[in-house]
Parts: sequence; C-alpha cells; structure tokens
Amino acid sequence: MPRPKATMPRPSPKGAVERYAGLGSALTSLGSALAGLMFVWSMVRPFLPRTVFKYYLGHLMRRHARWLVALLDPWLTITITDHDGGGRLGIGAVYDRAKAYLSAQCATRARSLRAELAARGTERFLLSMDHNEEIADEFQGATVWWHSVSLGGAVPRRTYRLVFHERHRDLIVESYLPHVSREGRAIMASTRRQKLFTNTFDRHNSSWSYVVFEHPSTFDTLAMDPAKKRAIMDDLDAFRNGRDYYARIGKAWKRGYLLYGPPGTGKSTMIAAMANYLGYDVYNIELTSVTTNGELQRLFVETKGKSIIVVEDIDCSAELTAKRDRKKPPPPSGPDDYEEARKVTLSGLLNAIDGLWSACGGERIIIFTTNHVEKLDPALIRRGRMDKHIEMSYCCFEAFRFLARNYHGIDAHPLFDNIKALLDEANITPADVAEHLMPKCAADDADSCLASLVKALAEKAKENATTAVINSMDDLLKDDQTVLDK
Ligand SMILES: Nc1ncnc2c1ncn2[C@@H]1O[C@H](COP(=O)(O)OP(=O)(O)OP(=O)(O)O)[C@@H](O)[C@H]1O
Ligand SMILES: [Mg+2]
Repeated sequence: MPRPKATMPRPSPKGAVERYAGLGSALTSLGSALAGLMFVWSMVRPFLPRTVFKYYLGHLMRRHARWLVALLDPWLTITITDHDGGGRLGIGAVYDRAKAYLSAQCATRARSLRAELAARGTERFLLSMDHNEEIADEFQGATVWWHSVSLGGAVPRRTYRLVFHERHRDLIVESYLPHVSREGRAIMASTRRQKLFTNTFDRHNSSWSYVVFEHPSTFDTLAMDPAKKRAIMDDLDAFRNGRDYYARIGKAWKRGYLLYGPPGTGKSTMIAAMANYLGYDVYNIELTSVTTNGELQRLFVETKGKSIIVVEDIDCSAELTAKRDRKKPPPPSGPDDYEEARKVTLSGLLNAIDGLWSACGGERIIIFTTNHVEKLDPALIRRGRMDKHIEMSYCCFEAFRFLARNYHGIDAHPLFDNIKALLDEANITPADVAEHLMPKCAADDADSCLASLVKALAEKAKENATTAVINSMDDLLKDDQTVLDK
C-alpha cells in the first residue's frame, strides 16, 4: 500500500486514507478467511483436549497476534507532547526541538501554518504547523509524516504524531529522531527567546504556561550603588561559568538570592535585569495557587535549566513564617483537616528547593523577594539555600545621579547638592525618584523635574522629622510610665 511521496503537495485527507488505501481488498479477503477459520475452530475445539488448547494453541495465537496486527497496520506512531509533566526530564524539550525542526520543513510544505516572532528584536518569523496539519519528511530514503494535533482537556496539550512504516523502525529510532533533536536544538539556539512562565491551576493540577519575556530592565538602567551592582554582576558571571567548579566541589549547580527591602526599591526590576543579563527564562511561582507540597515539588521538577525561579513576597506567599514544622501532621480526618493538608508548608518548600532533582541538569537561580526579611524562618534563608542576600535600599545619591543621567542625560545640576542633603533625611525609594524625574508633559524638562523632586524630598524629610519627634516623645512617656509604675 504505497503512500504518496513526500514531494507531493499534501497527502489528502490528512494522510490517513492513503495510509489505509489499498487495504480494503486485503481486509475483505482476510475477513472471509478469518470467518472460515473461526467456523472450523468452533467445530474442532470441543474435541481438543483442554491442555492442547490452553498451552499450545493459546501460546501460538498470542505469539502471532503481533504479526497479525503488523500485517493489518504496518504504520507506527510516536507521540510527542508538550508539557506533559516531564518538561524537566526532557519530554517538553523534545517537543520544542521537534517544533523547531519542523519550522524549517513546514515553511515550504504545510498549507496551514502558525507564525510567531523567532527572537526578540528580530523581524524573523518562526513557523509551525497549525492544528490538524500534516507534512511529510524524507530521511535516508524513508518517508515519515508529522501530524500536529491538540489533545483535549482543561489545558490543551499540543502534540505531534510521527507516523512511519514499521520497516523503518530502527532507522527512525536510531538515526532520524536524534537527527530531529540535533537540528531542532541548533535552530532553537539561533532563534531562542526568553520566556516568562507562570503556574496556572485548573481543577486538577498546576502547570506552567508562558509568554515571551520582554522586560526592558537591564543593569544599565538599574539605579543602585555602582560597586554593589558590579559585585552582583560578577557573582552572576561566576555562576554562569561555574559548571566545572560546582561539579568539582560536589554542589548542585544552583544559586539562591534573597532580595529584601521596602516596596519600590527595585527588587522585581533587579530580577528582570538579572534575567536579561544571563539570557535565562523566568519561572514565577505564585505559591498561593499551589495547593500541596507534592504539586510544588512537581512544578520545580518541571523547570528547565538556564532559568531563574522566582517566589515574590515570600513572607505573604504561604504559611512559611512559622517555625519549621518538625512534627509530621496527623492524617486528615475531617474536611478542615483535608483543607489543612492541601497547604504548602515550609518544609515542603525547603524540599522543593533542595530536592535531589535540583542536582540534575542544573544552572538554576532561585530568587526570593520580601519586604519583611525579619519575618522569614532562618531555615529558609540560610546560606546554602539563599546564598547571597541583597538589600535593596532607599535611593542613595549615586542611584539618584544614575537615574538623572538615564532620564535627562545630565551629570550635574545646581540642585544636585540640595538633593544630596535631602536624600539622607527623606528615605525615598528609587521608584518615587523615578516618578518625579519622568516628564509628565511636553513642557517638562530637567529643571522642572528636579524642582518637583526637591519639593517632594523636602516634604518627606519634614514628615520623617515630625515622626521622629513623635516617636521620641512616645519613648519618653513610656520611660516616665515605667518609673511611675515602679
Ligand atoms: N533601582 C531602580 N532603578 C531603576 N528603576 C527603579 C529602581 N527601583 C524601582 N524602580 C522603578 O520603580 C518601579 C517599581 O519597582 P519594583 O517593582 O522593582 O519595586 P519592588 O522592590 O519590586 O517593589 P515591591 O516590594 O512592591 O514588589 C519600577 O517599575 C522601576 O521603574
Ligand atoms: Mg516587586
């Protein structure tokens, strides 16, 4: 039953009919032969000793069942699904490689295509097959068919089905699939786009979904003490180039950063700058939508290498601020207990971060952010888990100068001295400074923006001074009360 050559424009409809074309007559004659055989079998069977039937004929039929199936349908199928719980173990990666490989094939062969931008800042498109589209490919004289389908469910899973003749089994498994993987990886490397993954929850479980990561923040636009910034960049470089070093000292190739500081001091901006600097994907875990420790573990396992795993506002994310739960919880008995058992616990998070999986593949950075570092359990942020603690503080003069250069291209201004003095008293975040420096209308320029900043700083400094006086009076009153009580 020869299938149309791959060079033909498009097997129709969807190749399935061709695959079985010509089988009709064979099936008809086989059907009548089988019917005759069954008739003879029913006549003969009562006269056969039980053992003959059970051990000899049964065995014979089982042995030849595969041969019979192969005769009826010699076409084999390999299914490759995206994000089917094995991304970390390479199944998701296989899908991505197949998709990249097919992008080159389908550009000339498929009739219904999907297009996405190949990489940030380029005009190149990456083409892929649309759902239910099929293309043929030739490899060392063998023809294979790739069929793109979407498996149903709450989160539809994009899937490729690779169909080929059984006589090519070895060629496909030993040579063609590695060829697809190799070529696909090369194409991916040349068109790689950073991704931002977030965990979503449907009625059954959590899974990752992604968008293209396009955050403009870089270390060039991040305002902070230059020496501190340089130290962070050096740390990232050492990590990125540290594969052999980590292997030599016997540590998993991962590094934890704790970013802490008041709101608006640039923690999220710093994460984006790190991701852009390293070119890594970002996995943003929303702990409140993870219901169990097991699910959290699975999400971590599904992350790929060259990535930053982020848990923002870790102090508000889950019940992680209590002391480590040393005792095992009792088995759930009532509905409330079940609700309790569904929560992510501190030990669950620690296991997810440090589990054995974390040593496989490697090259992962884990970042926690918090506004209240003092609330966190020491176990969570100890060195080795959160290796580097970075304080994101209120805007210092260096950071202000950086922002002024960035927003208005100025390195000096008569108001700078005034601003320097006020910054020490005002405790204002880089986010607030940036807001004042941003022109609000066409008439706004460096002078007006700096004047607006000075006004805001003066007000904040005055407010802080008043608060300080009130606090000190409170302290005095408390001291007096203590003396009176005695
Ligand atoms: N150090 C900085 N350099 C440049 N811009 C900054 C800096 N810090 C803050 N910003 C500006 O302020 C905005 C808010 O900053 P960001 O979201 O990073 O703060 P955050 O520390 O993550 O706050 P939160 O604790 O509320 O999450 C950013 O969009 C950015 O434009
Ligand atoms: Mg933030």
